[in-house]
Amino acid sequence: MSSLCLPDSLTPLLMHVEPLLAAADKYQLGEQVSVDWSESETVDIQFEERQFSLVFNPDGADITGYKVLDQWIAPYPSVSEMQQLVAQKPNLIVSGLPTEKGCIDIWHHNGEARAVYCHHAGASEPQRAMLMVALALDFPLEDAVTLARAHARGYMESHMDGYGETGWPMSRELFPRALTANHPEAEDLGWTCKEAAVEPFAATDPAKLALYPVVDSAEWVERLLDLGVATTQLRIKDENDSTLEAQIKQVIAAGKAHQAQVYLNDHWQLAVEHKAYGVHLGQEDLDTADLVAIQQAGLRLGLSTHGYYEILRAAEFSPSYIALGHIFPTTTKEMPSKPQGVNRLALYHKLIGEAFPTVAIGGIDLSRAEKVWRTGVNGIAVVRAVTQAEDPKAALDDFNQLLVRHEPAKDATDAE
Ligand SMILES: Cc1ncc(COP(=O)(O)OP(=O)(O)O)c(N)n1
Ligand SMILES: Cc1nc(C(=O)O)sc1CCOP(=O)(O)O
Ligand SMILES: [Mg+2]
Repeated sequence: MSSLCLPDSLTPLLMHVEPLLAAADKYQLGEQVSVDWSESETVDIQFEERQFSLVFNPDGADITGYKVLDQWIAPYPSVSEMQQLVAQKPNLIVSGLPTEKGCIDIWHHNGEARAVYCHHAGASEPQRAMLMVALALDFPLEDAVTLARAHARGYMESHMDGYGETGWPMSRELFPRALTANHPEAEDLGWTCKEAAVEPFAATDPAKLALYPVVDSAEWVERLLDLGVATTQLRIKDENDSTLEAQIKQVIAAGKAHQAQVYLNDHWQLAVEHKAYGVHLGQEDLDTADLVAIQQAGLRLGLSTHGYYEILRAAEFSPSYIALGHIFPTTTKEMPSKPQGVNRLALYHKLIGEAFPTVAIGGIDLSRAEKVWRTGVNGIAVVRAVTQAEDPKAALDDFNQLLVRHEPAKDATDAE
């Protein structure tokens, strides 16, 4: 349970806040949020163990909490000026800054500025309402900003032609694009990117994804391939493992012999050198890995994501699949983010649609697999459910029985 306390001046936003909370409730996107009134001029968001505030366009005085600038008077500041400012100010959110062809939202992330960009800003009150609601539902800031823009656009569309989304934004067209080097307007906008632009990655076979065990030795990879697994990943986290390169060569050869999709986690240089089938990288790796070298070598690329913004950012690199995690609590890895749950997973899968194959990961065992599979994801990645199974072969058989796509029942009139 959390509470969202609004100052009197924001009372008109209630007509936007309440339908959004109802939609979040309907799709079970988070804990319940109660709406209250704030004594101060700030929006106060309170969870059991912490609280923070939000203030729109404060004049001068330093406040604790997020400071949102969303009212702009020409001449507008430049994008590069705002990028630098936000990089220095962790609590500053630049919202809907007008640009020549559209608008940009900028926020702070680990010492730098991140942004989403789109051509039509949408309506400002729904945008503010979604920002507050998403934060009160405990979405991370980058997802709250992204959702706010999508909702502002959906609201505007629905009011222009009577269609569109007044509820929770779902369709890809409403969402802004993450601003990366792959965006054709990044340079003209004056946005500085650390990464290089990259062409789309080679395709992976989604039909071979269904069960995707992630294991920590070449011995495990070979054992799984012998048991008929079609996609697997070697994930060795010990940088000092003296057998690393030998194991990598072993799994690449085994994968080729079995015509299987064997991904390597992290070690993209060795993957390129030894011509692996594919590489799996996390979000932080995107800042350092040479994606162009991986793409030009013809390797497939899987990317980890943990929410709306990371999905939009991953999509910009046109990877071979997008992993969505972590769905349930896991003990395999310490996670900085919260478990997403199946309902958010379903929305993420819908957002990605047919654009890229999707893989769900994190805390998935046989008892949870069916619910996850029903969201429509193309693959389910598991560590413990296979490596800690008493009988791994039986575990694979059980998963394989479950992870089958049934064709929709044919109407009798289709028969002839
Ligand atoms: C299929 C799949 N999804 C996600 C991950 C996690 O990758 P990453 O974020 O790089 O974290 P580490 O695995 O390196 O700890 C994965 N490995 N596979
Ligand atoms: C390696 C990994 N990456 C995750 C992510 O969310 O990015 S979750 C995860 C561990 C998954 O292990 P298990 O199936 O044992 O819960
Ligand atoms: Mg990794």
